[in-house]
Amino acid sequence: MLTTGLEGVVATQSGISSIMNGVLTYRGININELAEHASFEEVMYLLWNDDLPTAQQLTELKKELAVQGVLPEEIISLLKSFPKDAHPMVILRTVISALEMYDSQAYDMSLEANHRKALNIQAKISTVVAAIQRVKENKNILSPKPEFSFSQNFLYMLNGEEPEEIASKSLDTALVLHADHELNASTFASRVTVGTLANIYSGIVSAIGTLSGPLHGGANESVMEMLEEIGEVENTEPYICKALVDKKKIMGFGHRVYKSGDPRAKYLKNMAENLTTLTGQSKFFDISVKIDEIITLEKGLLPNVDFYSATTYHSLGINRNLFTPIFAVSRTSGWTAHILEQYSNNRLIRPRAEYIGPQLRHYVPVEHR
Ligand SMILES: CC(=O)SCCNC(=O)CCNC(=O)[C@H](O)C(C)(C)COP(=O)(O)OP(=O)(O)OC[C@H]1O[C@@H](n2cnc3c(N)ncnc32)[C@H](O)[C@@H]1OP(=O)(O)O
Ligand SMILES: O=C([O-])CC(=O)C(=O)O
Repeated sequence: MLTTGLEGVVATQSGISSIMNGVLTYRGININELAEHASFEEVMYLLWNDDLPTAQQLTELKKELAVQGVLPEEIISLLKSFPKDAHPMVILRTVISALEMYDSQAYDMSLEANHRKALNIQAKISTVVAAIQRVKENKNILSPKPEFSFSQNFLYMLNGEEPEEIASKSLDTALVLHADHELNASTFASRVTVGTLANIYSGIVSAIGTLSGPLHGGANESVMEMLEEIGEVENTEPYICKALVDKKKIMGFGHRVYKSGDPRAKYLKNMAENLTTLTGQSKFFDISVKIDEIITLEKGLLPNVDFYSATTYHSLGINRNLFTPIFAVSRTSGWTAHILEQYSNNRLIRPRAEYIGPQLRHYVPVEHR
């Protein structure tokens, strides 16, 4: 029987991440262990190589990320040429597409070249997202420092100063939590794209476009918009009740696969709470908790990964239109792992559609229409 939105359809086999009985694992390791102990660099290595790195492999990976994180001059000029009000996701999609033209191995489809490109894109996407904000603020574009971790570097390249430990640690955990998620819409899009043997850049561009929608990664920005619209805790109940009466979806709630809660949400809620307590600005966290209570009670829906990531990023001083690009920075590790897996055992992805349109019609010349 046809299910809308391919709900419940198993479309491929994968050894990267799994969601079984509400438990999320990356390469067989429970997300709870990774969120509590792993760095984002360890997670990207795990996703690409099916194992955690040794100390030496980790050191080499960090070094390579910093080297490859430097943007070509042509890309910096391109970044400066965009309209200042363009959305960062649009700029990001365009810049990742352009990067292909400055990669001499873009069309080398060997396993080694594709692994190298995965690392290269992962390194550069962080610099690009930080640079998008810097260009908007007429500030110089910064490159990663070899002595910093990936998340320290992102915040450094964004703000121009060494981040506080709590900030880089929180971002690191958020990156770990967003890194991969089985056959979500953007990952599926990337696998369909590279299933034609299009190259890895095309796969990532498809994925970024797919992530941007508010039913997927774009929800984190929409959550922040909603929190800002609500403005004060006492406005929460009337705002949410009206939205429910108007049959509006409340961003950051519900999930296609998790029906008893997203295992990532509790970490983001804790981080949001800790960060807002530290900054002394708990208003948006308090509104979030109130929304959470109402939606759970009224709809039986639970927060997904996007809900508390909004207050987490906001407390880190990040503009809301960078929330989804940051999701893309993290998910690049998962997208590229899936792309490598797709190439390793590729068959064109081409399902069928059940035709429900009119039949047996005839062409009518334009003068008779
Ligand atoms: C990283 C991520 O992509 S996580 C998801 C991020 N997206 C969001 O947070 C957007 C808000 N949530 C949603 O739109 C949905 O829950 C999705 C897209 C995540 C999952 O969608 P689906 O599995 O297709 O569920 P669907 O949209 O069909 O919803 C089923 C029912 O629950 C309701 N529902 C689902 N989510 C919500 C919500 N957030 N607010 C209000 N009602 C909701 C729907 O209106 C529908 O009700 P109905 O049967 O009376 O028409
Ligand atoms: O799996 C999904 O459908 C959406 C999601 O939570 C993710 O991509 O992290």
